[in-house]
Amino acid sequence: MLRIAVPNKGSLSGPAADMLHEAGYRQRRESKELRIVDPGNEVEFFYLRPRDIAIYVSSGRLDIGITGRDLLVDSGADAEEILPLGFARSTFRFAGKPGTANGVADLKGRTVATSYEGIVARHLADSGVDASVVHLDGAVETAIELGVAEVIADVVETGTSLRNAGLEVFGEPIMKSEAIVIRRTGADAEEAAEPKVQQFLRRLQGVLVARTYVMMDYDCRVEQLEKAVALTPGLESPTVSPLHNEGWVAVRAMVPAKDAQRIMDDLYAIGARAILTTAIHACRL
Ligand SMILES: Nc1ncnc2c1ncn2[C@@H]1O[C@H](COP(=O)(O)OP(=O)(O)OP(=O)(O)O)[C@@H](O)[C@H]1O
Ligand SMILES: O=P(O)(O)OC[C@H]1O[C@H](OP(=O)(O)OP(=O)(O)O)[C@H](O)[C@@H]1O
Ligand SMILES: [Mg+2]
Repeated sequence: MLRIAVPNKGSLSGPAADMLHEAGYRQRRESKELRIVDPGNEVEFFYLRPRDIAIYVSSGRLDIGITGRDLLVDSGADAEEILPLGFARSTFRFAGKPGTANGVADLKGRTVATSYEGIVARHLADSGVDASVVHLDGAVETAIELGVAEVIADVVETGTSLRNAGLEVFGEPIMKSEAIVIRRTGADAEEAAEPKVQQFLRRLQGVLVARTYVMMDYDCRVEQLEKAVALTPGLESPTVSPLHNEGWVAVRAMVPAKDAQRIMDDLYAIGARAILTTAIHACRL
């Protein structure tokens, strides 16, 4: 049975459960459930604090886990990223009252509050800056107003939390994060779990593709085929089938969902007709 760690709370937990459900896995019904077995897929899910997931996975007791890239780096655990999942996207940044600092070099001798002590301490050390780090569990934006620190380092998505606290980011982003699948560093590809791990990854990749691509079908004249195919190259190569009407072909290709309307306009302009797009519910590439 494949043993997988899934976030039980916070920004990662809802989207992770949605993705696993879309990939055909059974998910818990109650937020209090801490583990469930999906016997049909021979998988057991452990619902753990996002911060702890890299530690469990690096211990080898769990085969893989879903966590945030920033949480993995912060933990310093012996685990590696094997698949980015495209949700819980954020940047990790320094912030302070306007005019506090322009970059990491200005932080010498100052105090930085953060929930991500590992990332911040390493970044300061790599930058050769000697500053103090105060660990707080969350809501770090308030630390400046309350005089616990002059600077914070925190997750920023929309920037609303910073604005509400009268703070501004400064310096280069320290890192970019998103949800990721992790496994133990150097996990042996010969391990018994390997085929199941690969199957799990293919399922999640299938969900990512189904979310970002649509299927496009259209008819076009043979003389326009090369131009049309240039607009819809597909992932490998489009399917082209003859039509009963001589001189016409039907084309089928996957296209990025965000470009679908523009591609339909461009196909129409070169004479393609009966242009349809349909959602992809699941796929294996
Ligand atoms: N507002 C946000 N938008 C996008 N991603 C976020 C946001 N807040 C946190 N994250 C990301 O979610 C992951 C999990 O962070 P964390 O466990 O702190 O979740 P949380 O939503 O802050 O919940 P809590 O602090 O209540 O546990 C991290 O990788 C972080 O980058
Ligand atoms: O840029 P924004 O869109 O405002 O998002 C960023 C905020 O979201 C997270 O906080 P969360 O709500 O998880 O609270 P926490 O600080 O207690 O973790 C993060 O720590 C920031 O405070
Ligand atoms: Mg948080």
